[in-house]
Amino acid sequence: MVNQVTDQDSRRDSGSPERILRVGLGFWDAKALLSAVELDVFGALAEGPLDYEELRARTGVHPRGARDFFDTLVALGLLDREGTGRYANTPDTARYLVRSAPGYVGGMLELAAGQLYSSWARLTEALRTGEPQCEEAKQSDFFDGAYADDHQSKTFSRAMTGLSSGPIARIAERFPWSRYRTVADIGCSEGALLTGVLRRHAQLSGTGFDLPPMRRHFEEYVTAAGLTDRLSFRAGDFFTDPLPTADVLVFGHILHDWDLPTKRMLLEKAYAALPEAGAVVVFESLIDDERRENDFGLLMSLNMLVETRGGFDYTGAECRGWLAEAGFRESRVEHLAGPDSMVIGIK
Ligand SMILES: C[S@@+](CC[C@H](N)C(=O)[O-])C[C@H]1O[C@@H](n2cnc3c(N)ncnc32)[C@H](O)[C@@H]1O
Repeated sequence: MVNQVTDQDSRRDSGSPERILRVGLGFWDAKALLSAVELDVFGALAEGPLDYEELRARTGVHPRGARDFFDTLVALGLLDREGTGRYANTPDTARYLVRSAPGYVGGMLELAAGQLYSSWARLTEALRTGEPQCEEAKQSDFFDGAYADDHQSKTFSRAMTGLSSGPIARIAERFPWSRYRTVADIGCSEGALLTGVLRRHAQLSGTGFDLPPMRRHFEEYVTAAGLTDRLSFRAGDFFTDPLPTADVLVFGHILHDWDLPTKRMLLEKAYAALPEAGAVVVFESLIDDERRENDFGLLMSLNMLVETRGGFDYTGAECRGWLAEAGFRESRVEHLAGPDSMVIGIK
């Protein structure tokens, strides 16, 4: 705790304007990376290093900005440049930002480049009005808009897989799965959580519950993972349908999309769907109880402000309170990875 206080003091009072300017112009770094994802710079380098002209030709970047753009990525630690002047992926960008790589997390950055960046440009307006700034949420339910066509729903589901891959590995490892036989993931997207958990725990079978447009993406993903015999998809709407029954129900990045009455309604439905001693697992970038450390969780909540009509992120203590109100007899919070934590509730 002492170190955190010291860290915060030095962040506030460094004696130089450097940090203030770095945060204020942070969108420069972000946009350089998002454009690199849009132009598939990392994919162009997937087969090996390229010289400047080859990389420029592959990515279609105009000569006026090309050298500065590629060298900015070098300076940001997102590309390497060899002594010969050829550009190459770093080990991290080769692993996480090449679309064909199994560890690809760029789906979230594709979503950021195509949608979040422009919503965030109107954050001030959202703060003044409380209104979302993304077209989808303005017109109707966010997910109706986000799933208007197959390409958009695929981009969104890949984004979710990218965002959730770290916490999923920890949930598969740390939750006491050996006590249970069935699991249902509510708002499962393409099925990254279920495949991650079932790969490690052979006694489990699972159901992915999501809106109908997700069926195709789920079935493709689960087939590629070789788990079709233990995993199935149930199309449904958690506002109007009961939740599937299972020993464990998971809500990953679901509750933060919605307002408080909906959060409570979903936990009540989960309680009704679980057997006695069944468990609910809620995971998100939970805000720390003091609301001063998890900047990612707090920024995620602002992301919900610009992207949804009533969504907001919350602390572990708040979630435990809602679980108790829904009837869960015990609950606990466990940190997962980076900004993510899970809340476990037992019926
Ligand atoms: C933010 S994503 C989270 C995906 C995944 N659980 C994860 O953590 O990566 C929210 C998911 O909820 C699903 N969803 C939204 N509204 C829904 C509804 N009314 N009924 C069922 N699923 C819904 C979306 O399709 C999407 O897959």
